[in-house]
Amino acid sequence: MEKIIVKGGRPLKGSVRVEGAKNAVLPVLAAALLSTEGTNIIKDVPILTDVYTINEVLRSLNAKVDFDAERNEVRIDASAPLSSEAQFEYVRKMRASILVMGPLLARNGYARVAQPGGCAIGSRPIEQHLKGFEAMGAKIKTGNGFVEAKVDGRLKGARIYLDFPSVGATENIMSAAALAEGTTILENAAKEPEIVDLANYINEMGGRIIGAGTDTIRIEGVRSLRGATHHIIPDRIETGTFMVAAAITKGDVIIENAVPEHNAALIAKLKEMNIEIDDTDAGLRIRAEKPLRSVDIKTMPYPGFPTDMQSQVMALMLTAEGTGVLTETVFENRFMHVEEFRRMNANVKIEGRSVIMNGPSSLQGAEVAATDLRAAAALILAGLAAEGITRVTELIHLDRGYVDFHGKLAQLGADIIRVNDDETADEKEKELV
Ligand SMILES: CC(=O)N[C@H]1[C@@H](OP(=O)(O)OP(=O)(O)OC[C@H]2O[C@@H](n3ccc(=O)[nH]c3=O)[C@H](O)[C@@H]2O)O[C@H](CO)[C@@H](O)[C@@H]1O
Ligand SMILES: C=C(OP(=O)(O)O)C(=O)O
Repeated sequence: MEKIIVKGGRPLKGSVRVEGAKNAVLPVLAAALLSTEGTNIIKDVPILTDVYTINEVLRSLNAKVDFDAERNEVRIDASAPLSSEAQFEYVRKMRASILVMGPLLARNGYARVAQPGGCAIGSRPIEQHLKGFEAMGAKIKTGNGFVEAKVDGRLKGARIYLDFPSVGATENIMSAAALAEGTTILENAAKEPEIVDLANYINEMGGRIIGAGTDTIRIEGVRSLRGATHHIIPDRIETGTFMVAAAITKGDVIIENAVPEHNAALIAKLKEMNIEIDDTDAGLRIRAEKPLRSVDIKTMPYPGFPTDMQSQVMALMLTAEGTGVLTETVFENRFMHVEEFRRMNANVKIEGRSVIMNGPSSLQGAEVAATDLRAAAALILAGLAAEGITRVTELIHLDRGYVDFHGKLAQLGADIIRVNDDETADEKEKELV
């Protein structure tokens, strides 16, 4: 079985470079479907399984897609007529496949996408996406495991108020509205940096979007969009994960390519925990020399504390002095990793939507299984601080969102290997002991 084996106790030192953001590149690649002429050249693309999946979705819809992994570049020509159906095999693998719905509906007047189910972190419905399409004149039908949207002629600009600032709904509606007739005003929109990146890309294609990054986005529909060249923003969640890696090992790490403003909430909390963070010419420097103090954290939509950092920060809080409370408000069930932390001797209990930690726990190495993408990273981080050996399985989750995670940690001095069968695992593990 494939696993990452880590021996705790080494302070991380040195520099690490973060990749382009997974959560920016997926909506951008989906939005490439909006262009009816020319080639889109997307740069700084991370080599992740999710990127391969979205590329497969685009190909299945009849777009031409070339992924030059050496150059971190994807070229998409979506000028041929597109098909309108995204199959369950893709949506099941990756929920972000739903992001092709807005572009397909705007371009073809029809889209049929397999209904995304829930996942380990929550039920994840899409009624806010559909409400937006409906307001723009589409008729929605669900059945046989699919959701269909159909409009006679072009979508019409509308005023849409989201009940919750959903990231995916904001992206899907913004993409659809880019080709609608007239102006769309999207209120209570999500404000994440990835929304701004998508709006910038659509504008580079000839779109007219203003206000992305605020809670009101104004989209003036245009008749057509053409291929553009776009650079993906750095991954703020990968950045945050390495910040925690530095802190949990009492290390001294510089993160190159980080955008500190995108991580303001995390930086504020880590400073409260007694961690030193400096924005230097070489990158964001993280040092943890003093004992860590517990804090209380609540996840919120951006610019609040990101839910995608909740499990990694939980690993860190386990090593801090005192009582800390972590409250999850974005997803209703993003605590699957708590059971795995318990196997590592964590003193942690769940109360409703909060997790209470009395620290520091003396973490011990154990066999643990990743339950979702960020939980995978969090268990590896806990392993870096634990006494003895931790073995983390179910790496399929990790590979969705981190490029060479163990390799980058090893480069910073961690005692860590990745093995893919039990025989070599035993041999290689001896090197760590
Ligand atoms: C590919 C991608 O970018 N994924 C990110 C995106 O997911 P995603 O776009 O799925 O997240 P949303 O912001 O839409 O969802 C947040 C919450 O709203 C609920 N909701 C959402 C839409 C809807 O129509 N109805 C509804 O109830 C969801 O169930 C969830 O509880 O933002 C999340 C919140 O920052 C991140 O954790 C994910 O990493
Ligand atoms: C939850 C995440 O991704 P997705 O929305 O693709 O499941 C994530 O990136 O942490």
